[in-house]
Amino acid sequence: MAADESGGAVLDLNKARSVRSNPTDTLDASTSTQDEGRHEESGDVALMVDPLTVTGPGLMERVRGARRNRVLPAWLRSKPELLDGVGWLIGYAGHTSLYHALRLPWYTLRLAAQAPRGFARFVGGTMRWASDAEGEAMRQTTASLGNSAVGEYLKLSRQRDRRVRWRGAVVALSLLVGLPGALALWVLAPTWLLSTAVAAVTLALGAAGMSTDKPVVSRAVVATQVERLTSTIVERAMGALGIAEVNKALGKGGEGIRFPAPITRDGPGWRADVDLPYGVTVADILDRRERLASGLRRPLGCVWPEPVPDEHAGRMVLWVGDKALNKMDKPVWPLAKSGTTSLFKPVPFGTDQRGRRIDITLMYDNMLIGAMPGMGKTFALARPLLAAALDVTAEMLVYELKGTGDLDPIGESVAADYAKGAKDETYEAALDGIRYVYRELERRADVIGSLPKDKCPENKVTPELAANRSLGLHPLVLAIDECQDLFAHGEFGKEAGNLCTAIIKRGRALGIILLLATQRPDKESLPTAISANVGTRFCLRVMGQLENDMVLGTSMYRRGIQATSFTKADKGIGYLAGALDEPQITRGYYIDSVEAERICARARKARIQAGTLTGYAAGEEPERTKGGDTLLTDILAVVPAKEAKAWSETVAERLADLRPEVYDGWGAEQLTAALKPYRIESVQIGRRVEGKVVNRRGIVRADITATVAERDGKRDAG
Ligand SMILES: Nc1ncnc2c1ncn2[C@@H]1O[C@H](COP(=O)(O)OP(=O)(O)OP(=O)(O)O)[C@@H](O)[C@H]1O
Repeated sequence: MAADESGGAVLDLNKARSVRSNPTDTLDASTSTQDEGRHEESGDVALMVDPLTVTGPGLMERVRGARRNRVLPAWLRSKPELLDGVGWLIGYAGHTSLYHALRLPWYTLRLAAQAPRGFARFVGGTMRWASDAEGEAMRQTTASLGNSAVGEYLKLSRQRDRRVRWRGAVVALSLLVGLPGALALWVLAPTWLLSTAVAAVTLALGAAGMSTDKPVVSRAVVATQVERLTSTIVERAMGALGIAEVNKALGKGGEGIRFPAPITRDGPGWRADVDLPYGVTVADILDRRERLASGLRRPLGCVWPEPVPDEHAGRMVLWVGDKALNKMDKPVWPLAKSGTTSLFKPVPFGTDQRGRRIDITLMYDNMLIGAMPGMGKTFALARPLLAAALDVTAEMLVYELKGTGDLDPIGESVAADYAKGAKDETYEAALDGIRYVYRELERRADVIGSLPKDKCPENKVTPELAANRSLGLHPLVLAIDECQDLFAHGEFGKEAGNLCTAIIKRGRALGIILLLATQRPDKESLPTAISANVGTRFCLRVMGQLENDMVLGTSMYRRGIQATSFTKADKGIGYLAGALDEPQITRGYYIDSVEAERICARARKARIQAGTLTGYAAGEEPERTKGGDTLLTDILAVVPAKEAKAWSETVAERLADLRPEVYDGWGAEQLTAALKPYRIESVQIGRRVEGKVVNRRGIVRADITATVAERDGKRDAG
């Protein structure tokens, strides 16, 4: 059947019957008539895309899932913020009081000088009041209107007479009481009362005689005018970004920009929660931070748009500080004057834009710091190192490959091993340190493995195990500043990279903490396996997306975490990832070398008392070959005693099989270079291959055994 010509639908009985027997079809049929265009054709069957009934979380679910606002405001929950606020209030009150106290004589003199004018004003004012002078103008106007306003004039006149009568009486009474009272005071009152009364009257008259354009009391503080952040200002700034979707939303008929929460004060600045128009992400805004700052008419360092964790990509928190972050007072490191640390607990690293403290926990973690030269890498590395110095149990190996001596206070006073300088000697020392830590890794794993389960239920170092000195599971901190110079080194780079990769992968549970700082975080200078396995990352200003993501982690740039947006003046300011749930803009505490020396002297004293000052800082000559035996003993392990000589390439292949994390990618040249420090030379070894003699460089096993024997003080190591 078909629809009739008038357009009325004729019921298809067969279809209707089948619909009755199949409720799903009913739904489809009803929707297709109700909501045309809101379904998708899938062959012949119309598919519903919008449900008929509203589904989703019920009332209880929504209520239970609702986010609760904090009972106490953030500034009341944060002790430093509260102390800061109270301190400011006391300072403000003190300054204002002192300012006015100093000027009090001058204020008094000026008021006294103005007293005659005040007296004249008082007398004039009283006379005008008693004679109802303020109504005079009205009465004049009514009188000028002539007969038409006679009634009105008479009414006003009567009112004036009434007023003058009782006001006159008040004045007369005041004079009658006041003058004899004043006379009595003059004659009878004690001097103090008289002088107080005269002073009070003079000052009151002086105040009455003051001209409004010349106030007697000057201002103790001049508030810097910071424009209040309002939705209009935010919209104005957003409209200036040149983003088509934003302009569409702000234009006529657009949905506008939404603010899911009121704009409030948040620390020393304003906070606006913004729902960006559909399709616009916080990363789009971050790309144009400079334009946003211009639109807000604020310096760039004041404007900090941020994505919101656990929210959609268009939810932005715009924090606009009263002062640029790099111009704010430098906060003092909380441990600068006193205190000790435990590396198992959080240690202070910096503050956020609002001045709230941000801590990092070093144990079970590693740290990577990356930045362009001169932005504050070494300072950033020094903070966790100083915190480690204040934990007397921590053994510290510090290598500063730049050579400026920025880490001297730490290295000289507390480090078990320390070397500095952009030279092969330092790189070699750093590699030795890495080898030592690698061997520690193996030893610690054995110790942990051999402990009874009840002592070590999670198979990792605990504060109790670390405190037991006989186990040797104390925190071990290995720090390398400008680590790119070591990892990219032709001779030592590969081994350093492989060992550090192993350390970073396995060291966390074993109490080993690796701290790396680099100004070239590309994959040639920092093995990707290392950067991929770091937990805490601090990225100061970098030039591009690649460096940003190498330091902070994959796709951070795309998510709007962009350390490229920092300027040259933002020294010590960076994104800290891994300390809180989400990356956070952090301004590191500033600790200069004088302060660092003071802290280290304190740490050294504590270590001497605890008996934990060892190695370099204790004046012991570092044993630079301490890690070398790994290579030699490994060679002995892969070249059996019956094989007197072996080609270097064969040995390298076998070493890579034995310990891929160390020797992967090694060839004959690498092996020869690695054996050089032991003065083991490669020799020409001829072998018959497919009937032909092939000559290649290789090693003589006896050379290795002799070196090992000499080192261990034995006659024969093989
Ligand atoms: N947290 C901070 N607050 C304020 N200023 C800082 C901070 N950290 C570093 N600076 C400033 O930045 C300057 C450079 O710091 P630092 O030497 O750590 O940089 P760097 O990145 O290690 O440099 P390079 O790449 O040359 O080694 C310091 O002299 C200091 O004045």
